[in-house]
Amino acid sequence: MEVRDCLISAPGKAILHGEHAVVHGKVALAVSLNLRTYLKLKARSDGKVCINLPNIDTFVCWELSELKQLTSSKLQRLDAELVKRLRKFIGVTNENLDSSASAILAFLYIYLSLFGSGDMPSLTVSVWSELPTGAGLGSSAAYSVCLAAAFLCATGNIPTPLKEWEQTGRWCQEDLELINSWAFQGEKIIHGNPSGVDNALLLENHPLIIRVPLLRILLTNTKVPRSTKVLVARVKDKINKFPSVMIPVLDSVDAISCTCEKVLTEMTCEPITGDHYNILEELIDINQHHLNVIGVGHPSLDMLCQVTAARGLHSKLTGAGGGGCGITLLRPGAGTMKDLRDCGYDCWETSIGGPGVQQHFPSSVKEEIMEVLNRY
Ligand SMILES: Nc1ncnc2c1ncn2[C@@H]1O[C@H](COP(=O)(O)OP(=O)(O)OP(=O)(O)O)[C@@H](O)[C@H]1O
Ligand SMILES: C[C@@](O)(CCO)CC(=O)[O-]
Ligand SMILES: [Mg+2]
Repeated sequence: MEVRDCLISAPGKAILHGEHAVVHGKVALAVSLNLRTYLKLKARSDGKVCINLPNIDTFVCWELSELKQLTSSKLQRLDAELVKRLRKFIGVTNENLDSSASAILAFLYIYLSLFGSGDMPSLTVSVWSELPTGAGLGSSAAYSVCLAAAFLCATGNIPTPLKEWEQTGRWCQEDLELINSWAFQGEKIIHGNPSGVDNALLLENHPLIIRVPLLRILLTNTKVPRSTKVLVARVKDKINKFPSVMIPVLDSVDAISCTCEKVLTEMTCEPITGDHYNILEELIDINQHHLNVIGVGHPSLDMLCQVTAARGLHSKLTGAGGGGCGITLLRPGAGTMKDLRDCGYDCWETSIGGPGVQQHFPSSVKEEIMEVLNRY
């Protein structure tokens, strides 16, 4: 099968409130970030399928003939049999996969589910991300979204949205929903039991995505590694063990998300006051305590909260917790934080509400990113 070359990007996300609770049906508030994952798909003519993932030091090539033996019919729901065959094929036996195995499994799963029943294309996929991997900023969802969009676009299942006079193109709602449904399959491979909130960010008008005022947010990466899959499973065990204790905590997180959403909406339509910030800060503190109660805190995150509190600022973990990233609300005029860098953390101020998944002409992508992608 002939495929079209394409260049795709998708944003990372920060969860303001509602991580973990959203897996159990509660409200979450997520915003997209101006940090993105980029994927370049290139057709080949030598019967190979190759994947280059320099962020996680993973570079693999297969012969199409090997992959054909693993084929399955076109599916939308996660096919446990195919996952089992793929795990055997890449040689993994334990339940919790490392970064490389999860990324390869998600790639092969989407590739084979989409193409396995027909003519399989020979291609190279290279991915490079500005997001820290496995740190709470939705790197797995951005990766899965890019994979799904690239495969669907390269094979003509969705149109190329690029117009000659535009540098970037976006898909219509119906195409985005198709991308989202395939990206969700990738998230299931990487996360186990995802809520879908992270990949839904590509749908810019999704109900989970709220209109937010221009807020200054500091992102801090504690650099403590953790796995979303393991943390989500840990919370589930705790709920099963102490349902009457844990369910009220999740209900309270739900109420925090709803109250925060109300305040943010007010801030978009009336003058912003110190009182708005006071409420946002108190909600951050309460939620951070709840996240500790449900077992996803970490001493590195406690340190983040202490260091920022000493400057009168309020922080919480974002994403799955257990290390990874935290967010700090910066009031207008608040300086950014040398003290956090002294703890060995990476931090950067970010703007929120970036565009969802896009297709690009190469000239619209930062040179340093194209430089990495063009190495392969
Ligand atoms: N740029 C990338 N290249 C290859 N694989 C990636 C990339 N980014 C993410 N992944 C895959 O996603 C995994 C990280 O997913 P995980 O859900 O644990 O963290 P996250 O998505 O960054 O955080 P959260 O889910 O809390 O927002 C990596 O181990 C890897 O398998
Ligand atoms: C921890 C979690 O709520 C957010 C991860 O970014 C998991 C999910 O929603 O799938
Ligand atoms: Mg993830």
